[in-house]
Amino acid sequence: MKVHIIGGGNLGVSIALGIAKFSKSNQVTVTRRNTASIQYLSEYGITVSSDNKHNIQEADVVILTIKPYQVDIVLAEILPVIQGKTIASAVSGLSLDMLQEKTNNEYPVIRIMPNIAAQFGESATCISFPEKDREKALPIVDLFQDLGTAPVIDEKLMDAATVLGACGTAYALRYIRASMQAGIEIGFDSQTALAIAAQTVKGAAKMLLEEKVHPEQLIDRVTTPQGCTIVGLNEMEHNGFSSSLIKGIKTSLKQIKG
Ligand SMILES: NC(=O)C1=CN([C@@H]2O[C@H](COP(=O)(O)OP(=O)(O)OC[C@H]3O[C@@H](n4cnc5c(N)ncnc54)[C@H](OP(=O)(O)O)[C@@H]3O)[C@@H](O)[C@H]2O)C=CC1
Ligand SMILES: O=C(O)[C@@H]1CCC=N1
Repeated sequence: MKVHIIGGGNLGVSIALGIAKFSKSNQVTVTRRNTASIQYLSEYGITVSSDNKHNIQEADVVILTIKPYQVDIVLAEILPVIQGKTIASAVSGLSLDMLQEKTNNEYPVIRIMPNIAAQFGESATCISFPEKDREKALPIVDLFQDLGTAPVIDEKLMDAATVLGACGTAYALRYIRASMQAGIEIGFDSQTALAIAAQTVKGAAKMLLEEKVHPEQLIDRVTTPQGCTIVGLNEMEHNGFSSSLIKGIKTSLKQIKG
């Protein structure tokens, strides 16, 4: 498949690198206006251009990884030269209805919500599409399965998926940073604290994904009665650990919904 990514910023580059590394049969072009910082992508076989229309007529899918306010400008530029091509949008808050309206209902449209771990083949990419575009959408689902997981979800949940699956990367990293800060306070140098905290999160996530159990079942295996884990966990909960995460996630969702 030939993939044309418009918006070579944080997300666009992650997807491009993910495809280059984990879905090698596909060819990728990435565009942005100032390409100096992404020229290195050519070392991975990725074509880089400041012209959004470069190679676009050969593309099988055009992926939009631009900010919401850049969509109209980019569509005005590319629509005249991509008749009938599939458009996959990772733009947060842009519904399929809005995208169809902006593209005059003339293009197959797909909504994708990856995260920046696509670069490491570990994105949780939620996808939705109108039933009429299923045939065009399935190869895109396959593509994102190469970059991690790619569940097809009801479009009503795409904003929620943005928060849980895309913003979630930042929340998880903040947990790791806080653990690292604590690790330094209790005696580790920062690099060792980071390495231990990150591997511990990776191990916890791997157990959950492989055993397919509720987190509390694994927590039960760690919390020795009268031990040090349960007192720490309870102290965190007294200080609003779960509650602050839930509130933060709901605040992020409100921001998307406007
Ligand atoms: N970052 C993330 O983790 C995630 C982001 N998203 C969504 O992806 C979109 C992009 O986010 P993010 O990557 O963080 O943002 P960035 O600002 O990092 O990337 C946007 C890119 O678009 C480029 N751009 C702007 N205007 C144009 C144009 N007219 N033609 C071509 N390229 C253009 C910019 O480069 P230049 O100025 O050089 O043109 C910039 O590199 C947003 O809608 C966001 O909500 C979704 C999920 C995760
Ligand atoms: O912060 C944002 O708005 C984007 C959308 C999801 C992740 N980053």
